[in-house]
Amino acid sequence: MLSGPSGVGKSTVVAHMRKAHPEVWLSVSATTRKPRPGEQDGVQYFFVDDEEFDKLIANGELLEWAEFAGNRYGTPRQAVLDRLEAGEPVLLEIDLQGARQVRETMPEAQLVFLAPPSWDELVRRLTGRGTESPEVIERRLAVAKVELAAESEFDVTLVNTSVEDVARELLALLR
Ligand SMILES: Nc1ncnc2c1ncn2[C@@H]1O[C@H](COP(=O)(O)OP(=O)(O)OP(=O)(O)O)[C@@H](O)[C@H]1O
Ligand SMILES: Nc1nc2c(ncn2[C@@H]2O[C@H](COP(=O)(O)O)[C@@H](O)[C@H]2O)c(=O)[nH]1
Repeated sequence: MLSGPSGVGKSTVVAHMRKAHPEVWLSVSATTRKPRPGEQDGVQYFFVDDEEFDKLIANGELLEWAEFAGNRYGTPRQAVLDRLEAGEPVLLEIDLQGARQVRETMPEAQLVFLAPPSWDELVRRLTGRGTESPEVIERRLAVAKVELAAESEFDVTLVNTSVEDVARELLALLR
């Protein structure tokens, strides 16, 4: 399970790793967030409205879910269980609240925290991505402070200085 503050580079590292190792399975979450330019339904996320998300919760279809900076995100349960049953490694990219829930329900899961080289670099990356308004960036940075303070709850910390290095380290942890 990979967590870390918004903008630290989780998706970038995972995409880099999966480009070289497409066999690594990544759970596709459901979210009420609107797609960013270039994001496709069923690829980065299953984009759903509030009503659909309510149904996923009510039907017990989510392994975990959380509200993050104004939107809801959740991990579809069945796809994860299918992979685990087949003995395949499972990679979740989720926030701190979700990681805490999975730790409770699946204590054997390995929790990896992706940390930025510095606070200023995190701000630079989140701002430089150019996908969020200044208000949303402020909101995400406020959450980032809470997430950074929880680093000790994780089994391993990787510092995202080099995408290549972290992708290699993450792959080694999955294997
Ligand atoms: N090691 C790195 N050095 C410099 N820039 C990086 C590095 N890793 C990622 N980035 C850049 O930082 C920005 C944020 O990366 P990314 O979207 O992968 O973050 P994230 O952790 O998945 O964020 P979120 O939780 O908001 O989805 C992107 O513009 C990406 O290109
Ligand atoms: N608890 C969960 N958190 C999730 C899930 N999918 C993604 N996320 C986390 O949400 C934030 C914001 O993501 P963004 O794509 O809007 O930038 C980030 O920390 C993700 O890791 C999930 O299924 N459950």
